[in-house]
Amino acid sequence: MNDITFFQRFESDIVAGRKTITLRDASESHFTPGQQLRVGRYEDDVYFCTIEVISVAPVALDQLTDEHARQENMTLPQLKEVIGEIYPGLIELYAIVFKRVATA
Ligand SMILES: CC(=O)Nc1ccn([C@@H]2O[C@H](CO)[C@@H](O)[C@H]2O)c(=O)n1
Repeated sequence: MNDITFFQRFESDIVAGRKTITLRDASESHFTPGQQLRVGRYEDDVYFCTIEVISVAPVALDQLTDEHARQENMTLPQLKEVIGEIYPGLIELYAIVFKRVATA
């Protein structure tokens, strides 16, 4: 059983440590620092690594910076486009910063 899922297209960036943040809606804002999460792929729920939560903080869409984008391994325009596709119309996001602690 996994605790959080990511779209499969992000798996390689997460495993390589190039993606160290995720922006989620309120339904996934309950994670706490120090918690270790089993990570699966959204499409098939196959486990691919374990991450440790470093921090969880609210951030509005218009407060996103180049630093958030860098932590996503994207540019800021790319990141805003991705968020608009996943969460159409959502303004209030939660930034979950994490580090990978184990690989499948
Ligand atoms: C079911 C569900 O919501 N799954 C999600 C949601 C978000 N994300 C990623 O977080 C960042 C900002 O949203 C981007 O890198 C997104 O691709 C993801 O991989 N999978």
